[in-house]
Amino acid sequence: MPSLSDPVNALKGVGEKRVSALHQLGIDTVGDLLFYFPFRYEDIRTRSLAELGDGEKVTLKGLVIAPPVVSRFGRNRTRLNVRVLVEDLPIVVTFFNQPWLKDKIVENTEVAVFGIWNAMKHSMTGQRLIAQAEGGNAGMSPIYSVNKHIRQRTLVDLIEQAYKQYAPLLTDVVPVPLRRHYKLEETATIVHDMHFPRNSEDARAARRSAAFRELFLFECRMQSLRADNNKEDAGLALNYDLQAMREFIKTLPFELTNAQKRVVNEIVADMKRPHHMNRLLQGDVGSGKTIVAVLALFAAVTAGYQAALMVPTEILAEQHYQKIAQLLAPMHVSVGLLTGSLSATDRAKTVHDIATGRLNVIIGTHALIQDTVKFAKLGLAVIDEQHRFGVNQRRELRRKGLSPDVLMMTATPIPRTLAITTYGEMDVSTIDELPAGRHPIVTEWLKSNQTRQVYDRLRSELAAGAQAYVVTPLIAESEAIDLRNAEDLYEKMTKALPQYHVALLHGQLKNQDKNDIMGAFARNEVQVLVATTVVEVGMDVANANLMIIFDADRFGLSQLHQLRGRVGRGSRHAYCYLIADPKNQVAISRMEAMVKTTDGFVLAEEDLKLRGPGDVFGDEQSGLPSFNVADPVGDSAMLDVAHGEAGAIFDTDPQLQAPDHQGIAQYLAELKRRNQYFD
Ligand SMILES: Nc1ncnc2c1ncn2[C@@H]1O[C@H](COP(=O)(O)OP(=O)(O)OP(=O)(O)O)[C@@H](O)[C@H]1O
Repeated sequence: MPSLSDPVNALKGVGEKRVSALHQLGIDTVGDLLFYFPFRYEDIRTRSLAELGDGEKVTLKGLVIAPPVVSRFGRNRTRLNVRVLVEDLPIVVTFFNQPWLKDKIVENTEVAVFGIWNAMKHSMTGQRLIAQAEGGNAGMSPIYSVNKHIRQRTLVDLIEQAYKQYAPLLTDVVPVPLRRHYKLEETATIVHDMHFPRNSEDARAARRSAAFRELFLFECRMQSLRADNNKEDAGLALNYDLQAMREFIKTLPFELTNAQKRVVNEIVADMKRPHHMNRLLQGDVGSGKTIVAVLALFAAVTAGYQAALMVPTEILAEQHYQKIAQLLAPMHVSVGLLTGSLSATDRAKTVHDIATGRLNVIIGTHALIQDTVKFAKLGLAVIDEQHRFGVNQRRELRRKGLSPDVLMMTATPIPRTLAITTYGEMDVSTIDELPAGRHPIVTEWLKSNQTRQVYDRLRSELAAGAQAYVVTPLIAESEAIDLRNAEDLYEKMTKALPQYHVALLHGQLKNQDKNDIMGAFARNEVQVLVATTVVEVGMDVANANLMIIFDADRFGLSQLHQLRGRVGRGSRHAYCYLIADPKNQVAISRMEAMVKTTDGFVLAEEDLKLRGPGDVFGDEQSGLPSFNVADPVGDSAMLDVAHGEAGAIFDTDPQLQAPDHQGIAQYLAELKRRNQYFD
């Protein structure tokens, strides 16, 4: 029995090569193919000669008045000429390097040709023949993204073939009441009109329904993942010791902010429940997430479990380790560090201590999720800067233990719309308050010929006993040039400030050297730290109050905000100077946004507007889902609706038993069958 999950080679003309070409486009089944939608359409309505301008792309229709002639030229190149009578005017159409078209063009029949019109010569450079079914005055030709192993035409043919045979099998997933309420098309109509629209209105309507369908299915998957997490028997109930927590809090060097207290309560209450915790902790730079994480780690330990903290870099692991070991020392918690650069003996010992349970808290990089590492009793995994970890790595860590509770931390504030799409399956705790006594960071944007006042400020702050970061960007294409930039700047600073210690920190240093330099800066043995972006994550030196960023227009907004967040972490007045001569409007807007606000959530929204969602986190590991049709930013209103409606369905019918919800149930089952449920 045919089914939409049939592999693509169920179609005629699909052999091994095409299977792999299609696979590269993400198409494995006939269903995938039918839902592989064009990203735009070309207007191929036939037009009359009178209205054509020179060089326009058009479709002309006419009678073939002489047999086509193919001639060769150059090496392996061909030219096909054919004379066509269009509105009583004989014109010559030339196709380059498509000799096979000869058989498709027959004298005394009608053809429709899409190409570029040459008004002077009354001729056309043909790009393709429009099949009569698709052509006539129907007008819209879909354009698909393809790769070099498969041509547009082939894809169109396959889609037509698939549509003819399989269209009756297309079923609906968006429940009827929703479809009615939001005036959405049925799946069969969506698929038809996306591929074969009669006009642009059809195409637009189909796109709207297709986008909703896609967002709705995504939200359903999030709801379902969430429901799985919430199953009573899926997780651990960590019965933490409240008294011990209170004692620990008394030892802290500061009073927790109200926001910190609130999120700690949310987190430990969640840990205590027997379901699987899957929670995101977000807060602006410097809002004090680390201590919240430490309290969660400690809570797990008081419940008799081990707890792990996984961070993206060795430097950060080291820093956290120092700090956390110190904080937990009075509570007699043993803390260990596991990174890739441990010596074999140290590593073996640490791995052993993790396996026997001698270590209560383990801090590390992704060395933590290697196969050789076995935890005695892992109850909680905290993952810092989680967008740098792929989804799979997160799951890997989860599998390490008895399905430990998971707390993710991110310092990149996520605008609400994106939080819904990316972390839809998680609960979110937000620290929305900075510790008391912080002054807003004064931010100024200066042109590169205005640096005098920056140096004046640098001198006066250093004289007052403060420290400074000086950052120059890393431009990935050329590490050598980057390094030279940083070295030049370092020399300049050293000369300009002979009475202070200046140090240079860059990515090519050995980890040990980086650590030493950071340590020296933290102890105020170094006053000026010239650095490439290595300082971006995690540096926490309260005495540093000046951040100078050269070529600031090279950085994205969230990076600039991260960098600026390195200062203003203590009670000194802090300053951030952005030195940049931006050339384009987007870069100018970024500088202006930085000057205008220090609120990371506001900046994140701004960033999204300026750059689009893929760029906010900078790389493909952003963890952001990619949609085929929908655009989480442009369609954010629709996303909100899809989120609400999917939530309502899972609230009222978590088992998806209602007849209207069978489409969703089948969709989820199919994802699980194909192992695509999680990622
Ligand atoms: N309640 C508080 N009162 C005073 N200082 C605090 C408080 N909580 C945290 N701090 C201090 O504020 C600084 C920033 O805290 P922390 O490093 O946890 O921030 P963060 O949220 O992780 O920031 P980032 O993401 O920028 O690294 C640290 O020096 C920390 O000791």
